[in-house]
Amino acid sequence: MLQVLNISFGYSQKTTLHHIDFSIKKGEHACIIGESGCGKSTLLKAIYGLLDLDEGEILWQNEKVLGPAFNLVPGHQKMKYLAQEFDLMPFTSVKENIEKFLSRQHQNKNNKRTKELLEVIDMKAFADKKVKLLSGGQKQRVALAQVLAKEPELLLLDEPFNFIDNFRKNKLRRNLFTYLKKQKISCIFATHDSTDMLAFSDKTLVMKNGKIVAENTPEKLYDFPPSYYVASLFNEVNALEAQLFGIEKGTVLIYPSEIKVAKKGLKASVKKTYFNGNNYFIEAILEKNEEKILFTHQEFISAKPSVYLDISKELIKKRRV
Ligand SMILES: Nc1ncnc2c1ncn2[C@@H]1O[C@H](COP(=O)(O)OP(=O)(O)OP(=O)(O)O)[C@@H](O)[C@H]1O
Repeated sequence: MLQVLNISFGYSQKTTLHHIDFSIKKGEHACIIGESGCGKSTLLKAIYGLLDLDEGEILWQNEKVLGPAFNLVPGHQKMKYLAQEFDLMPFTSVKENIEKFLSRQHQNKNNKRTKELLEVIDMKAFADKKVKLLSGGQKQRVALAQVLAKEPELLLLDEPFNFIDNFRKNKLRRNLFTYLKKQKISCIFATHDSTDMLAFSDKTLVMKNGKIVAENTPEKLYDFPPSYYVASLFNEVNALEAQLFGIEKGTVLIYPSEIKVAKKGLKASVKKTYFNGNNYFIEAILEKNEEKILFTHQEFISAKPSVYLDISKELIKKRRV
């Protein structure tokens, strides 16, 4: 349904997107993740038709998406794009801000749709409140309802939860992605936050310096990260010398939660222990190569000469890069 075919784009001389190639099926949710400045927003803008590409093409239902040089009205009709900055009508109510974006239809149907969207963004209680009186996170939720109002076939969201606190974010993400699946709306969203990607994307595109460096389901990327960069997007990760495990070359990527304190294993001295809620996060130094190692443990460990750390053989085998 959406095909991004080997596209490249630069704002000036410098190329920002390099030979990007992927596709999205109807109802599929894809996440674009990567460090700041890697080109996530630029890719979303290109898909929406806001940029004239230097190379390649984008097809929506097998028809070419035209850039501004060939299209007077910016943005593809069947898509909706929510940028990082959003523009609401401050002096009207939340309800009116949403209704303005509904297609002209029967008043009863409009009322039902507005109610449904207020539920998705969890703002029923704020329906009559003026937008200028809302917090940044509440405004972001109204902006989300606006892009949903027009029933797009493809939704493009740029950091859609960045103003929303963690408490509300969890519920909002569940509501939003359940609604999108129910309506079979495809979605591509850009984020820095791995928790957005883990639970809510069918596939993840990892970007670095304008290129897609990995593409897979979040589970596969977490379990078999192809590089330190990919693993580090999920969590802090140890890049351990393969030689520590008797392997001649390479690095082994191990998440702190995968290391167990045991009776034997890699000898390390604990430097610092941080309380982490349901466990402790511990920094230690490996005796063998004097490198830092991070692990989690159920109990507090005081700084002391040595603990033994065990990492399973299967993990070592599958995490070698
Ligand atoms: N309008 C523009 N003109 C010139 N350069 C731009 C423009 N917009 C973005 N860039 C540059 O293109 C590169 C990619 O920017 P982009 O906003 O796509 O990255 P991003 O991954 O979305 O970053 P962030 O996560 O910080 O939003 C950056 O080097 C940025 O400075």
